[in-house]
Amino acid sequence: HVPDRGIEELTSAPTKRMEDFCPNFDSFVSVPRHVADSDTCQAVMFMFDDLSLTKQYRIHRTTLARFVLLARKGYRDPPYHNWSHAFSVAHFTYLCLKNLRLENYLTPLEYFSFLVASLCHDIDHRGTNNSFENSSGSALSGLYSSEGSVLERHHFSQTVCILNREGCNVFENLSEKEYSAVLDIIRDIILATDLAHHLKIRKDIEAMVSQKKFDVHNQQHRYLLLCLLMTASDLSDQTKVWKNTRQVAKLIYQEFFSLGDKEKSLGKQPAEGMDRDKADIPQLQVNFLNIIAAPVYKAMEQIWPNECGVLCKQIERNISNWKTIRQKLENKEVEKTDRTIFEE
Ligand SMILES: COc1ccc(Cl)c(-c2nnc3c(C)nc4ccc(C(=O)NCC(C)C)cc4n23)c1
Ligand SMILES: [Mg+2]
Ligand SMILES: [Zn+2]
Repeated sequence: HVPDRGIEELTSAPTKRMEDFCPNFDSFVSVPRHVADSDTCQAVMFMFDDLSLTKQYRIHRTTLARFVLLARKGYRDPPYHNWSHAFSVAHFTYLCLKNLRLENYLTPLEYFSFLVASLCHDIDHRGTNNSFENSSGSALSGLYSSEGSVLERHHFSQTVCILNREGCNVFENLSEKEYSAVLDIIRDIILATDLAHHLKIRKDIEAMVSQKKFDVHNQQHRYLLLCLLMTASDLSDQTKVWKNTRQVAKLIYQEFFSLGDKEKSLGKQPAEGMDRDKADIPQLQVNFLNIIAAPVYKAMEQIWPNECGVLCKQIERNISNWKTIRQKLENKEVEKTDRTIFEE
């Protein structure tokens, strides 16, 4: 049951101006994790309004409020894969929709689905990963392991459940045909958040963006673009100021090391990146940012050189900061403890 107090507050609250949420709210330099937790649901409703989605799809205020509150309620509270992550991912998607003029690259239904999928893309995440779900023979792996992307299929199924709830369906004014198209788009987008999937298609993405060949009438091109932008949103904490990047890494490794501890307690040897006794965090982060994150924003820069340059520059700064920390640890200037890695 959606907390009624929440709906009352959300629908009757005086709409805040965007600067009230955080400075430069609609610019890539803004940091969504600086938005007060108590303002995040209102900020999400503001994004739908600001992109004219509420008007265009005649979304009833209470329907939008219920949907946002249920999405929020669907998240658990692991260190990283929680509502704060979902909000910051949805915010980056909002920034792309607005600043990259995505109405010129996507169909109207893809444009609308992208924001909804971003908000819901990690619903009911347990702070695990697909290899743990599969190796532990969890209920989710029982359901989905034959198709792969176990967690992502669960996130999608949870999203459909929310949309099927009475008075929560933001797509309620679409035709049957449009609604089924939207579910297919949301499914593709959420399945694309499996990093293994991104690693499979990134050569195709780079081929498409390098020859400046993006063709808006080509369904495969629009699909690859949506996958690229969804991964960009999922990793977008890495394009923000260093303090945010460092704090997020701290949360990610808290989640990874708890999972590693759990694997050890089950008599399994965790991967090095999940093992608190082995992980060299600065080195792991230099690798992740260089090999996986930076190429995502470089691909975007090829399509939108003016708007996305700032993202690539910030990632480079963050990589160099991790290299400096790594150097200090190697020179034994500092002890390798959380304090030295994650504090000033
Ligand atoms: C897009 O889907 C996801 C899912 C889960 C996570 Cl945590 C992330 C994610 N978001 N930010 C980060 C940062 C800063 N570092 C990371 C370091 C390693 C890995 C990881 O999963 N490595 C194993 C894989 C390469 C086989 C993920 C990292 N990550 C993204
Ligand atoms: Mg995910
Ligand atoms: Zn995510």
